[in-house]
Amino acid sequence: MKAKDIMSKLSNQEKLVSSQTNCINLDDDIFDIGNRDIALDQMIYVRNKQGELIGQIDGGLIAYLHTAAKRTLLNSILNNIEDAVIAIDADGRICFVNQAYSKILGIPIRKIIGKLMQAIEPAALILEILKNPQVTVKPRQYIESLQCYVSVRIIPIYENGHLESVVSIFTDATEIMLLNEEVERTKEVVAHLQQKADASEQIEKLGLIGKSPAFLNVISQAVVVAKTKANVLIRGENGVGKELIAKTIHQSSDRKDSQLITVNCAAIPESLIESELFGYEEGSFTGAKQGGKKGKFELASGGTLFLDEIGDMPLMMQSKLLRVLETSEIEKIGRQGSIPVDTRVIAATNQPLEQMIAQKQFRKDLYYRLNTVEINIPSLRERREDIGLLASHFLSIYNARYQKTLTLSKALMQFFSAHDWPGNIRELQNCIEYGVIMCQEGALTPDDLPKHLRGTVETQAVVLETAVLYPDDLKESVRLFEKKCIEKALDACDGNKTAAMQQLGLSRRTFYRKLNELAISDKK
Ligand SMILES: Nc1ncnc2c1ncn2[C@@H]1O[C@H](COP(=O)(O)OP(=O)(O)OP(=O)(O)O)[C@@H](O)[C@H]1O
Repeated sequence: MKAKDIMSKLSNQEKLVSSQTNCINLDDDIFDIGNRDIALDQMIYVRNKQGELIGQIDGGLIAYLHTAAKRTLLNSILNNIEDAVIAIDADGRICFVNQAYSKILGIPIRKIIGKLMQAIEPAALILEILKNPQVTVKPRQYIESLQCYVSVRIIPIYENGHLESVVSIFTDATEIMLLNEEVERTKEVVAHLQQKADASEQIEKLGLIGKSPAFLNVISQAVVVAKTKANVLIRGENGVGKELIAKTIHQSSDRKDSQLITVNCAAIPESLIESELFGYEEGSFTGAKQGGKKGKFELASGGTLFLDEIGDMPLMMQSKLLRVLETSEIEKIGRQGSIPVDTRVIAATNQPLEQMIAQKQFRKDLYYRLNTVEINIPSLRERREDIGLLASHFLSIYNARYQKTLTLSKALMQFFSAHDWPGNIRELQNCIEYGVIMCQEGALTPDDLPKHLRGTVETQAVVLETAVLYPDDLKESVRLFEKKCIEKALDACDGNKTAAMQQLGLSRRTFYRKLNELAISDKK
């Protein structure tokens, strides 16, 4: 397009004053430049006689003119766009709003103009930009007075180097926000389903038994943490399945094709634990193997090292372990310099580490290093729903091993449901193996259980019996129950009081006081 054509669109009062190389001075030589081609990307700055910028034109004939003559045009443009526009002056007073803004707010423009923004929306972002002027774009902003989410663009406007006003342009983002929220919710559902699917896959793959929410929650945690590099501390009573959960984490991680190495910290003598974990070089001490030895950390590099019974790790080794966790390097005995390792550490314990820290038996810094994520496995008492499933699972394993076709009697299942299981799943497993070995055919009953458990079968029966005798008198039920327990212990120990008090776990003083209070006759 020719410059003159562009200029013919401008009003006569508007002068073009050349102040930059690509600017045109209308006064100077309109004919000379009139036939000049203006490239599409060429910008012409329009200035008035005082040299103030009054607009700009590009080769595509888009004119932004800020003169009084164009103000009406600008107003009508701004009032016909869907976006809400508001401008405040340097004091925060609203000096312009368009129709869209007034429509959203439900207040006529004349009632908004002149009001202080501080009074309408004290937390408005536009006020912050007034204090700290910079072009700001926020795709998601909640506007209290408009009660909607908007995507907002705020522009500070300067005149002669002074901040004159701040303009804010909002686009309603409520719909986008709702859509985003929906997408987020869907993502969460998908992640949850994926987690459940991963958990079920691992349950099946590793032959894990359990359907209780508490157990499924543990598996989900294991599957989630497996995808990260975090160190994990598994806690739970003896025999709850800590090692099995460590296996689950390893198997669900991208390290599954490398080794999972288990070290039982309680089983290694203190003098050997360093060489076990870090290895040694040939000839580093008397008795050292030819060619040296790789430590468990090195062997598990790329894979996972499971440190079971971490509470039993000697203090001196705890600081060495901490260093390895911090630097990912090991120092082999008898070797100069360290070796980098990429070993994920999972630790487990049934000990009260917090108490051990207070007693200076366990290092606090190591504790924090190890339990980036902590997984607590509930005891079998806390997930009784799983007892039946586990019992049937172990029965089929031992039936197959000992070539039997035994079943579980109702009486045995009743006992299992009421038993406390201090040894948890391992105790249940041993109990079923013992029963399968002892029972020849038919159904396993409480009589097929190991002797120490048969005692508790009787105790359970006594509890039931006394509760039936004195259903409304707890004190009397407890008295009678204590009496029966002591008499049974005396019977079992042929009247030997020392043996009976030991079996009951009572001190001599308490034992004799109880004999007296409960009027237990001294048969021997
Ligand atoms: N959910 C389960 N399904 C099937 N078997 C299980 C389950 N949990 C544990 N077991 C079995 O119970 C026994 C004890 O489990 P595990 O050795 O993992 O427990 P632990 O907590 O590490 O024991 P400890 O405290 O003695 O180190 C193992 O034989 C294991 O296979």
